Amino acid sequence: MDFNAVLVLQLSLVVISGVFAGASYMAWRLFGRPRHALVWTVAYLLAMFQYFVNVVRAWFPVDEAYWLTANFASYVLVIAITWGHRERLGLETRWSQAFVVFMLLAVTQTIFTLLIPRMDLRVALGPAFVFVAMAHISWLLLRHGPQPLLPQRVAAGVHFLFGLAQGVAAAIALQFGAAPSEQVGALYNLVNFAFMPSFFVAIGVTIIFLLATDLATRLRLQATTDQLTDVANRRGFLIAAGVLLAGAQREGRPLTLVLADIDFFKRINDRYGHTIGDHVLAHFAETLRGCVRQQDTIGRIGGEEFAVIMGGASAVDARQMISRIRKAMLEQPLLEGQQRISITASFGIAEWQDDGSIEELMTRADAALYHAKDTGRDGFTVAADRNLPGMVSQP
Ligand SMILES: Nc1nc2c(ncn2[C@@H]2O[C@H](COP(=O)(O)OP(=O)(O)OP(=O)(O)O)[C@@H](O)[C@H]2O)c(=O)[nH]1
Repeated sequence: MDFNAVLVLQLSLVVISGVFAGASYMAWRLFGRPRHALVWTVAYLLAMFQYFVNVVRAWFPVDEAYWLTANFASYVLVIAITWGHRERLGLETRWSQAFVVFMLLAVTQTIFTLLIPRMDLRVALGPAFVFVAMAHISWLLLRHGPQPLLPQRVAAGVHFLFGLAQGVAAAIALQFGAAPSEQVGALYNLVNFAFMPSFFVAIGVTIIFLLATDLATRLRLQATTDQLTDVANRRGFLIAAGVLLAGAQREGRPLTLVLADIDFFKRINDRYGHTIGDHVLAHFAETLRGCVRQQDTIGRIGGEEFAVIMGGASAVDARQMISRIRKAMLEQPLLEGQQRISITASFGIAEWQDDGSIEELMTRADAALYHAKDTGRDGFTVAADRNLPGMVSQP
């Protein structure tokens, strides 16, 4: 590769870095300002700077000045990329840690460039650090996060391959000695120029893809969550219930639906106002959350109507859960200033039966709930077997 080809490559990397800086910045502006998007914007601006320094190498009065500037910029860039990943995964990173890593690299690089000039070590240090940083990022992407989503796994693979290519480049650089032979130099250039630009682009794409996937996940969660109580909304609840029903059908396990409706909620609104009414709903959801098992799903399926779907649980388990809820409602009423706002609720239980749909389960639980309301509230009713006459059986 002659000088001009290298120059053109470096120039195109300046432009590519600019594109990724712009894309990360737009993701920051448009996707709810996640901090890691801003960190990645800074990282790609640094990448622009680093590749620009490569383009104007001839402008430096001494080559050592170019070498140190380009390397220092690349260390900060790699630290920023790593920082962005850690931030995205909710892992704490301290400025002091990043600073110590940078200083160690900068001092080592300065020693092997100026004080004890060693061609092999000064060239190998940068790629070796990239290898370690990329392996760290891949490991983080596979180990952390809400769930190892496909884009996260792909990003882990791309970062690892980039790191691997850099690790090979570092190993080749270590064979340089005082000055690389023509063969070793050519091999180094091949690894560096064949893999580095393509993987650099691939990493940028996966980063933008991670930002977009995070947004999609957040929007999906928002679309299925009730803002007031933070439990699933009707839509989210029906999706979760459908998944549990499919599991129950597959494995022949029981499945039970409980509907819960706060008694005389209109009076709460009329007496204390709509805002306190909202607090009561949120408090009731919190009470439910404290009484269900981890695998159960709670949903707010109407104004003051909630539902709990319990996979692997029978009507007997549901009754026990309802006793826990009623006990908690009694013992932990909502406190609004000096006021204790006590509420009661009525419950309808329906156990899933072979071939029944979610709609049918809802209808049976609803009938049981209305029976509980009709017979005095503050209690529960179990829906009758669907093959028996009558809608409900007494508790
Ligand atoms: N504060 C508040 N009130 C709501 C919300 N959604 C529905 N409501 C109110 O909930 C009340 C429900 O009243 P009703 O359906 O008559 O039921 P109820 O008063 O609980 O009586 P029973 O269910 O028969 O015990 C209505 O006054 C609605 O305005 C909400 O998001 N916030």
